[in-house]
Amino acid sequence: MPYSADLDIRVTDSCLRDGSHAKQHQFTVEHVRSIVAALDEAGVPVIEVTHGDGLGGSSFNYGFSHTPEQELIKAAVATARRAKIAFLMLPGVGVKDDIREAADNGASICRIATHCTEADVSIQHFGLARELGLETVGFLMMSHSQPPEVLAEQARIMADAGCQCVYVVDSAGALIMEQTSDRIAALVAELGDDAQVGFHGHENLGLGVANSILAVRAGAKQIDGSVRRFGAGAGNTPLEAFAAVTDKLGIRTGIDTLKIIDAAEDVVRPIMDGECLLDRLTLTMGYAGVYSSFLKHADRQARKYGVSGAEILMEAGRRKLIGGQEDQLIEIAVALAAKK
Ligand SMILES: C[C@H](O)CC(=O)C(=O)O
Ligand SMILES: [Mn+2]
Repeated sequence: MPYSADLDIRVTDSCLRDGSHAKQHQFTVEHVRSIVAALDEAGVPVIEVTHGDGLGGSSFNYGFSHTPEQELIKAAVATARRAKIAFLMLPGVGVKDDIREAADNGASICRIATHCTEADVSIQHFGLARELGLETVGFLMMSHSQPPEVLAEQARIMADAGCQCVYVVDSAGALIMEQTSDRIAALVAELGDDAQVGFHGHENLGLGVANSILAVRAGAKQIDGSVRRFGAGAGNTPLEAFAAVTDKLGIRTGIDTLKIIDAAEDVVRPIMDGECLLDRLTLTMGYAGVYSSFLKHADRQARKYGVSGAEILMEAGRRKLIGGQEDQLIEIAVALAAKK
């Protein structure tokens, strides 16, 4: 099992990867060292570190990193005493050599993300990761957009390729309660003992913690969160709140609730450019089912063309845009400006 037998679930903190979107990819080695040290001390078992859009994400399309992500991974590995360091990669944004380099730099968990109907593009990457002796996790992004049975079929493709835990990823923060547990239950039924099931939430409808608890009750064994919600859109499931709630419910995560509360306030908050807020734009993302990583891009185009960011996002939801289609936000903004 990829987690200790005396724990009920294994938690991964994503603030040094999903939070990269909110930080516009400006993490430094110092930021990584201080956050990893604090999370490690609080007992967080897995910490994910990468550009927000995964290995190779530093680019004109997604935004350039302040510090090369492989340097950040090295710093995280050197700092962590107990926690494992994970990285994310999206096939086509990163390539197999990026996985090899992250493994050489000491990361031990490889997370491969695809749109939730495109799992087949991950097959060779899971194969390579397993050959390299990495633990594997698969991300089915934008999982709100497909019914449970479709997600289960896609999860089967990942598991057969060597993925050890397939995540339902609520990229848009659009899943509501049973919509989460029904999806998790379908994957658990499909995968049985072949792979675990995980859940990655976003706060765009304010349901990160509730959805994560329902995911656990439906059989999820791995849950993502980010300290201080530091993530794309309105942020991720707040890890310190999740730790407090799981403590009270008797779900064992191994995280020290008071230490993670202190880490959120004293270490992570000062590194954030601002709080990840549930405001007009982020709530619109959850309501319209829009990829959380689009927030900064949509906001930038709204300001540039003098149009409403919320209208851009509503149209992005109507068009069912997925990650990689950031350029269409520009097209939408131009069209809205022309209408004015
Ligand atoms: C690349 C994305 O940011 C992955 C993710 O965290 C999500 O879809 O949510
Ligand atoms: Mn995310």
